[in-house]
Amino acid sequence: MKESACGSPVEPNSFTGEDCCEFQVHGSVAVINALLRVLSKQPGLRPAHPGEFSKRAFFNNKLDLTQTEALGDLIHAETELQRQKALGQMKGNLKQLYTDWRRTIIECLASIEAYIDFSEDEIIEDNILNTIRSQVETLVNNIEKHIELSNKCGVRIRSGIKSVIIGEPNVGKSSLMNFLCQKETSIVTHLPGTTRDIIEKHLDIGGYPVLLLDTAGLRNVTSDVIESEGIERARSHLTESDLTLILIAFTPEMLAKGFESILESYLRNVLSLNEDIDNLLDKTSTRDKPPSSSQQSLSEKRYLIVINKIDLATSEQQDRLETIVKAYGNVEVVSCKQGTNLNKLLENVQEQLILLCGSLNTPTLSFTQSRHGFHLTETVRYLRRYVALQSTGREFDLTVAAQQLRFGVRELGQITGEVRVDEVLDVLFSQFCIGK
Ligand SMILES: Nc1nc2c(ncn2[C@@H]2O[C@H](COP(=O)(O)OP(=O)(O)OP(=O)(O)O)[C@@H](O)[C@H]2O)c(=O)[nH]1
Ligand SMILES: [Mg+2]
Repeated sequence: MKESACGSPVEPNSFTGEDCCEFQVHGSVAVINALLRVLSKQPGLRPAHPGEFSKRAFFNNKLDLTQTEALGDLIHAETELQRQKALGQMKGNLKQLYTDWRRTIIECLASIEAYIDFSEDEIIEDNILNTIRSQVETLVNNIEKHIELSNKCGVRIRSGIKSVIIGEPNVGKSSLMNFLCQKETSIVTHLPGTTRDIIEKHLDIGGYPVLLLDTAGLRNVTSDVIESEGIERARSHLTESDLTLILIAFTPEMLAKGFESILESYLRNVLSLNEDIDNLLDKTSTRDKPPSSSQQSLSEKRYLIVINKIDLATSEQQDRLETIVKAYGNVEVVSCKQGTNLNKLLENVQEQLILLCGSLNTPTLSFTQSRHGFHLTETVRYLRRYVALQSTGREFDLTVAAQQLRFGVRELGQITGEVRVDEVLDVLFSQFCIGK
């Protein structure tokens, strides 16, 4: 096998990096079985283990661990965003980032070695230790931002953006659920308190993976034990919701008493939401400008307020309400019963998803595996320890401090597989199906 300048093999150019032979046969079960029967009689031939091809590719330096994990994500991708994210990672975008960070620490270590060996000969610049410290601090900052972004976005992309529909009983939550699912997922009746348990559905909304939850209507007083358990569950899911769809039915008081004051009292008294209404209402209407795709400005949580049953308003009331809500980027006026403005609502849901996860065209550079988060957090811990030791003053032991950087290098290497940990490899490759 030939090797490239950096030591990685360039031939054979197969997926595994090994010589291989491929059979293209007719697809009938009988033909395939006959072929397998013949092959299994050949000495030294056996069926591949689960993940064996990927494992061989990894050991032949065709893939690093982040790329192998991306291959697993690609196999399981259900939405366009998941597919694009996995493809980017397979092409090595995370590998490059972590390799660059690792190299920065190794360079700092090399400078420390030089300082220890030559500082007395005064051929080393005086401020070299300060330069190293500021490089390490910058790295800590970058890794922390990456962890924060990934916690917000990467994990959402992998497991689905959690979107909870909440509101009083009978406002039309299940009707909205059924519209978004495009099927009769939840039971709808005229009786308040129809939905009691959580109804969950995985959806692909415009390429974004969404876990949509219909909940029991929230009310403060109920003598029904089952309903009050449902309300408890709804409230507990609400705390974990990324995109909350707050449903409220149209009432003429919205116009008479003012939309914001009615909404505020609904949030406080019915939903017991402690969110400040000024934070919750998006007054920089997203309709006027394209949503931001900047990676740093991704939201923690989003709210979309849906005023339902607008068919019960007169046309004059409808016009007035629609004029009022134009000032807000996250309020929609709809009728689930008559289908009014539901497509507009769907567009707004997609805008909220972009604000949560970034745009489809520029997927964020974030990790989706909690394993990466663990090693990156450990890396930050060691780098911070280095900075703390150096900050203690002139007496600090540079050899001990440098050891922290070495630990940091090791942690980063565990993400890409530079430092091979057999347990991690076994778990990883066993998740692939036979022969992948
Ligand atoms: N007029 C009108 N009625 C609607 C609209 N949307 C839903 N409804 C009706 O309102 C009633 C309650 O609808 P659901 O979707 O079950 O309401 P819900 O919020 O899920 O109710 P609970 O599960 O009891 O909390 C049903 O009779 C629906 O047909 C609407 O836009 N206009
Ligand atoms: Mg319901």
